[in-house]
Amino acid sequence: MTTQPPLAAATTASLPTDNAARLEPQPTTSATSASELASAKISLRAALRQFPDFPIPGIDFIDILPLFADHSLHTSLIRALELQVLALNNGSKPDVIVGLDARGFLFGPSLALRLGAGFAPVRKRGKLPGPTEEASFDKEYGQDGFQIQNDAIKKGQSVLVVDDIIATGGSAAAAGKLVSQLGGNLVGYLFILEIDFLKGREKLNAPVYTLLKDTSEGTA
Ligand SMILES: O=P(O)(O)OC[C@H]1O[C@H](OP(=O)(O)OP(=O)(O)O)[C@H](O)[C@@H]1O
Ligand SMILES: Nc1ncnc2[nH]cnc12
Ligand SMILES: [Mg+2]
Repeated sequence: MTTQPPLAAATTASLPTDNAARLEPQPTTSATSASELASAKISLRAALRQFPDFPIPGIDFIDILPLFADHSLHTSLIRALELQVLALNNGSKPDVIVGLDARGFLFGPSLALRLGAGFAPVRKRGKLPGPTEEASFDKEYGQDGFQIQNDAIKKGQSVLVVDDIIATGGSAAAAGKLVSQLGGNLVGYLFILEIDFLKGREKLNAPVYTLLKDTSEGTA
């Protein structure tokens, strides 16, 4: 993991003074959104933890769970993801967010609610009832299999795949394949963190967006 950049002063927007205004979504200019996003990224990065040799020797495991333990960080995370999506495709929103079992379930539904999108889970093999599509894949520390229910996505719906981390890209590529098998229009992938040296994005055939990058070289 790279050295953390120094903390920047958080941006403060002036607060609305009446209750009605407080309940409405507050309009933001792209400049204030960019500044809010940059500020959130600094706090989010600072909260990540690293555990060497987990779950197997040689893997530097990056733990994203502190982002959910603290209410303020959790709020910043969901807002940063929302801002990242709104910055794509001139603000057009996907019809469906597809989240990957298990850590993609921690924030995929919250993001879908914010965006007014549906949420569909891609689950590890053997967890979903009814007709499903299946794909096997290799990931940084093993092999696995994903499934999606056949009616989770309607033909032509725009789909954004979200997950916590992209390492080798095996998990995300398998999920993208399932979306395409159902006739979904895969508009991109969104991750909290990309482990750069593993070059996972090269396996993906739609635009890749990440809030944070781990640019350390790794030991493998
Ligand atoms: O890019 P890759 O090499 O495929 O690795 C990334 C995937 O590995 C982890 O999931 P994992 O299945 O290990 O655990 P989880 O069930 O806790 O999400 C992580 O949450 C990503 O989904
Ligand atoms: N190094 C890593 N840390 C956390 N989750 C991962 N998933 C795949 N590689 C990972
Ligand atoms: Mg996962």
